[in-house]
Amino acid sequence: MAIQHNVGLSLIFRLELLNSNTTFGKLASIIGEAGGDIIAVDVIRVTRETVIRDVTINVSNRDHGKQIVSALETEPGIKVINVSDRTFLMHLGGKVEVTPKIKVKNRDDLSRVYTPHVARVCEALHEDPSKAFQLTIKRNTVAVVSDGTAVLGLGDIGPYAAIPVMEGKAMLFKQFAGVDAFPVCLDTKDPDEIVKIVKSIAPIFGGINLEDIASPRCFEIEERLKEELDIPVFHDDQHGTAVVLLAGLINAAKVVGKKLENLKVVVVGIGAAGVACSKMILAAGVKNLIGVDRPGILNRNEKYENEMWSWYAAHTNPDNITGTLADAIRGADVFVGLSGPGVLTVDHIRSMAQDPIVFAMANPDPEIDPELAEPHVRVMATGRSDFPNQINNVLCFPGIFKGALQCRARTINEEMKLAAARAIASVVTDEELSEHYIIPSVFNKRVADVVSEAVVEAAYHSGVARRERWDAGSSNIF
Ligand SMILES: NC(=O)C1=CN([C@@H]2O[C@H](COP(=O)(O)OP(=O)(O)OC[C@H]3O[C@@H](n4cnc5c(N)ncnc54)[C@H](O)[C@@H]3O)[C@@H](O)[C@H]2O)C=CC1
Ligand SMILES: CC(=O)C(=O)O
Ligand SMILES: [Mg+2]
Repeated sequence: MAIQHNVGLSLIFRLELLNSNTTFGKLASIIGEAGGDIIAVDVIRVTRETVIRDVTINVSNRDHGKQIVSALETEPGIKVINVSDRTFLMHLGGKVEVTPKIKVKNRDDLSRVYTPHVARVCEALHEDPSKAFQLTIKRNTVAVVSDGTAVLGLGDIGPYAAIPVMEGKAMLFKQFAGVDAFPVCLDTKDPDEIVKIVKSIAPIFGGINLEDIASPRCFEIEERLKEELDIPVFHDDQHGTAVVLLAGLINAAKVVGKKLENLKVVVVGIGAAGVACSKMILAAGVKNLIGVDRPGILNRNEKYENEMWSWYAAHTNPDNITGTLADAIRGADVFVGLSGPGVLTVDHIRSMAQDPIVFAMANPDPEIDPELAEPHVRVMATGRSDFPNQINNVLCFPGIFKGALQCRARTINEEMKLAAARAIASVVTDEELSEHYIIPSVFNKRVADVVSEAVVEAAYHSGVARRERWDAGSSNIF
């Protein structure tokens, strides 16, 4: 299996070049000799003496970028004005904005969208708050709520550092499913306070997507909010990840010709994502599931402070084995990583059963470098966009919320999650299915639609949809 991935960084070097000293050929050869790969050149300003160019160069990492700056600065006719990072440029001023749906063209429009006529709509909502689903953005808006305590695999980096990820999620909600989403990063880690704040802002939202909140607090926060709110509350790192993982597992098992109930699965990282993925794996029929975290294999001989680990040990590990990952993974069919980089080695993979399936899903760096793992595995997947088989919750959260909002579901239940997983798996047809293609691309436009349709059906079937099927969504004022 050939894995290709993008080079590390794409930097834009703004250079002032003295016409008398420096030709473009000379510039290109300095960059080439320093190992840089020029991918674009723009002319910014030309005078008789100088030309200012933006040269976009792929480099392997920041140090490599600095080496190129040094190489350029040793040349008398070249001045490095500035170096910018294309990724940072995409974040300048944030990535989302609020756009009105109606243009206010005259005083008549103004009097209707705002005062005085808006008052009648306010009164209608005062009389019947459930009309917020018809007459406000509640109908199609989700809050992406984080306290910044488990941002990707970067850990507790705080609410400001969480903003770029939450803005990214908001963008993806809109682009893939037409759902409006707003990032809400909270400057508190106190579960009571988080529950209180989310409850207080809930009137404006049709759903709450909890994101990157560390375990085990995330379990309590989600449970309490689910109980106390009548809109879907969905911890994406738990359930979005679990839905997509199950879709990938269904298809990977088909590729290797094994049945789910016969698989031995090892999950490393029994945190938010690991627990939910494990529950989904059990619900799908897997019997031999073993969890590993920092203390080693979770087993019934130990007492854990983390209550979830005690629950986990009681419901998995049928032979109650103990030890390390090396002990757990011997003879395993599937490795699922939701922990951090460097956890899995080639020796571990070599000890797995025939046709190993490795889902190294930690972000941004997987549990093993896929290029190292590749010669030893049958099916390899990561959470990243720059490798094949991307198992990432972005395949789930836009479509599952689109469906839940459409039928005005009061919750997102197990039936809806299983329907979403099967829908994602079904996008890859039997003819298309292969080691390199177990999961549809996040850019496959069908995914959000098939997921939302399956979710709507499951919501009606399980009795949590509140919108009558015949309700076209218009507003009856009498
Ligand atoms: N591909 C995807 O769609 C998703 C990937 N993830 C990734 O999964 C990882 C975990 O995320 P969360 O569950 O939200 O975090 P979390 O903080 O709730 O859980 C992480 C767990 O991994 C354990 N862990 C970390 N390093 C370990 C090691 N070396 N050995 C054994 N256990 C270790 C921790 O003790 C903790 O229990 C992150 O890297 C995150 O980016 C999370 C959600 C979705
Ligand atoms: C993808 C995602 O939600 C995470 O890595 O946390
Ligand atoms: Mg996340």
